[in-house]
Amino acid sequence: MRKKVIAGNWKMNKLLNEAEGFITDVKTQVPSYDQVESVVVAPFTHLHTLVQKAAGSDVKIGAQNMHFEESGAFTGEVSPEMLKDIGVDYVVLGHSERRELFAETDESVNKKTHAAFKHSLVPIVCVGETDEQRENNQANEIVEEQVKRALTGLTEEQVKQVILAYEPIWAIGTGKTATAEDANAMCAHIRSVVKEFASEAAAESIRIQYGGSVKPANVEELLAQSDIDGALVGGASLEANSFLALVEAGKHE
Ligand SMILES: O=C(CO)COP(=O)(O)O
Repeated sequence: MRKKVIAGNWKMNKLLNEAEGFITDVKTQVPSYDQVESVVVAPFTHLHTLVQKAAGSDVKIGAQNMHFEESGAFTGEVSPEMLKDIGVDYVVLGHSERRELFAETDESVNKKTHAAFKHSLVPIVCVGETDEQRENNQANEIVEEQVKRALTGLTEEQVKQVILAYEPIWAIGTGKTATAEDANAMCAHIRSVVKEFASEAAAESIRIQYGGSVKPANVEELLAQSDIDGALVGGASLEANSFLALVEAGKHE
């Protein structure tokens, strides 16, 4: 059985003292890491402090982006090695906001995915279609292309460890969630793409999250679907109680 992974993507929110307070509130209450992976994906400026604050607990810390190069003349960028050096475990790559607002491409996402493995970071790779693409019946094809391009050149073992996050762009921050059936249909499609692209074993192991207006009220139905292995949550991950309700829903006995 695939272990569920619930990740709270804070985006550009919270000052450091608020972020520290959040970890204090959740760290003794999250279920054990064996039952569900709980990840807080925070802004760069908070990562070092949060890793220390969460040390010894079952909360893991992730970054929202990184560069693929190890070091050099890349003003304003943060390298994979820098993240690993301070104890970060996960990194979100190719979020639609970065694709749309900061020129992230399938090619850079692929390079970053390779770089994540080089530095033992778990990549959470985001894919998803726009409203218009869904209207035009292109959603499957668009997502398939994003998945294949992100995974290009990885070994089968690496593919198994990737976390893919299916986030339809029209559902992000809009309160419009995909129905559990539609979300599951796309996650199942992604799994079949991975099977064809890598192997059946990789498709069975890879975790596929759904993201887009997930909240405590709808998370259980989403997580009950056969091909949804977790959630990547924005707005509803900002409050400790709400985050705890989300991870509780991902717990297996
Ligand atoms: O983009 C998201 C998570 O990465 C989803 O955001 P919301 O949960 O606020 O819709």
